[in-house]
Amino acid sequence: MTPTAVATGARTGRTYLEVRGLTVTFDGFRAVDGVDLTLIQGDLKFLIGPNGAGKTTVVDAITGLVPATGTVDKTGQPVLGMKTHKIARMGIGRTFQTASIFEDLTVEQNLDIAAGSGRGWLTLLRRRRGRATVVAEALETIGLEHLASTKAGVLAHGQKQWLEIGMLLVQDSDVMLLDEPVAGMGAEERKATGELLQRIAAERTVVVVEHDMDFMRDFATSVTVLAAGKVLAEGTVSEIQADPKVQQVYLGTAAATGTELETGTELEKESGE
Ligand SMILES: Nc1ncnc2c1ncn2[C@@H]1O[C@H](COP(=O)(O)OP(=O)(O)OP(=O)(O)O)[C@@H](O)[C@H]1O
Repeated sequence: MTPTAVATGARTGRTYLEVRGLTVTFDGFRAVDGVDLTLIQGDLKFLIGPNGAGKTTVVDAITGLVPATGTVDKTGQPVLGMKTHKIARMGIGRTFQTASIFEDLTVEQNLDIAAGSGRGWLTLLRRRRGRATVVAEALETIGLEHLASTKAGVLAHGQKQWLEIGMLLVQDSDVMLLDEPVAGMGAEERKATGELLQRIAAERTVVVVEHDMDFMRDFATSVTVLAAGKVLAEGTVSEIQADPKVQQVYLGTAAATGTELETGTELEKESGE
C-alpha cells in the first residue's frame, strides 16, 4: 500500500504498521533487502514468495528477533531496535510455524497465562476480573468455548493454531503476524481459519505469511510478493496472478526445487496465460 494508505490510516484513527527500507544481513548476506510494506487495519494482507525469499525474516525483524536496519512504525510509534517483549507489549504479536502453547495446560489456562504475560502481579490482581472477560471473548472468537477445559496437547492441529491466535487476542495484539497458519490443515480447518482471520482483520492489522495459494486466493484482500529479500510485486490477488514477474519467479523456483510447480502453473493458468 502507498503513503496515501498510511495517511488514511492516520486520519481515520486506524492502526497501521509502516515498514521502510527494512534490511537484515546474515554474515554479509542480505536476507531482507530494503523492504517497504504498509499494513493497515482492515486489510488481510498475505506475504508470499518462494522458499528463502525472506518472509519469516521480515516478521522476525519486525518483532525484534533479529537485528535490522530501516524503520518500522506502528501508528507513528518507532518499533525497530526495541526489545522483543516491549514490541509485544506495543501490541505487535506473532505466531510461529509450530504452535507454541503449553500442552499440559487447558485451553483456558493457556489464554489466562497469555492474558497476564509481561505484567506485574499487582497489575494482574487489578486486572483479574477484566482478564476473565477477555479470555471468554477470545474463546468465543476462536470457537473453542466447548474445549475450554480440555488440555491443549490433545487439540487437533488446527485448533492449536486457533488457540495461538487466541493468545494474541488476549494479549491485545492489534498487529498480528501469522507464519503459515494453515500449514498441515485439512480443507475444513483451512476454511474455518480463513473465516477467523477475516473476523480478526476487520478490527486489527493482520499479515499472513503463506505458501498455500488456494488459501491466499480465497481470503487475501491484498498481497505482497517477496523474492530474494526484495518486494517483487504488490496488489490484489488478480493483479498478482497476472503479473509476469511473479509467474517467472514461481516457475523459476519450480524448476530449481520441483516443489512450487503447481503454484506457478496455477498462477499462470488463472491469469489466462
Ligand atoms: N539465522 C539465520 N542465519 C543465516 N541465514 C539465515 C538465517 N535465517 C534465515 N536465513 C536465510 O535468509 C534467507 C531468508 O530466509 P527466510 O526463512 O526468511 O525465508 P522465507 O521466505 O520465510 O522461506 P520459507 O518460505 O522457506 O520459510 C534464506 O536464505 C535463509 O537461509
